[in-house]
Amino acid sequence: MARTPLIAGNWKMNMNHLEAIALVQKIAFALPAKYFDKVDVTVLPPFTDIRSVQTVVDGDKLLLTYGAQDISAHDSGAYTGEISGAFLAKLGATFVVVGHSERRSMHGETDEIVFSKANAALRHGLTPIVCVGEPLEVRESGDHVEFCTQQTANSLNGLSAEELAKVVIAYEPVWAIGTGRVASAEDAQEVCSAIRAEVATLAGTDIAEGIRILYGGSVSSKNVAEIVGKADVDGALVGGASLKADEFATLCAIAAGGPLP
Ligand SMILES: O=C[C@H](O)COP(=O)(O)O
Repeated sequence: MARTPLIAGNWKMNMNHLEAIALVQKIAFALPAKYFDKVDVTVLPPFTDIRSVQTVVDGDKLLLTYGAQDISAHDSGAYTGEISGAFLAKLGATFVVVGHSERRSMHGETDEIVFSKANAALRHGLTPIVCVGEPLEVRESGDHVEFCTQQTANSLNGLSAEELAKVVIAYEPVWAIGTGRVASAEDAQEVCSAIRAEVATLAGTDIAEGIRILYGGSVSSKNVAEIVGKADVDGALVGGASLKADEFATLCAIAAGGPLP
């Protein structure tokens, strides 16, 4: 089954709302409409930027979408500092990252919490990008495939097949995030194909063949072609390289199969 590649730019805690407007405009200028037939492009700014990004995207009728980096498991109430999926939906968000390794490690997010957040996203019509990935010591012990498939199962088991069909999964080996140490395309393919097999176990082959599985970890315009060229890698969750408009646009164009902008 042909799956349209998805390139998602996770800005992390970078860019204020004025810088966000400028970055989105530059990306849109550098990536003409023709590429959007072959690649889906989304940006994931900090919460405080989303309203500004929405205004630019709607006002200029841009073809890229936008989303958020986290979501509350709850819909409303006494949850100081949290952001409801209802608010994100109202802002026109399409995607929301759930269970990024930085939230798992720095904010104690367990698979159970990740599952609740994925559910919250789906409840509000948002597409969760559910992140899994092994730390360095697991990779070195050779247990990375089992670790990631288990994390996938624990984070998604309980969703119906119909819900699972709407999820995007991102494989992000922790040791490759922000380190410049990119996993090889073969490493990415090994784990992404095992994750797809796990989804088949949870929801059947048809759903597994349809869902998008991204790779994330030091992706740039230099390595994206090889990575998304692998059979089970359907795009990338990009951190650092998504903060530079020309680099991000080039990366998206390569994922679209070219030509370079
Ligand atoms: O969400 C994105 C990833 O954590 C990858 O970040 P990076 O491209 O800076 O390594």
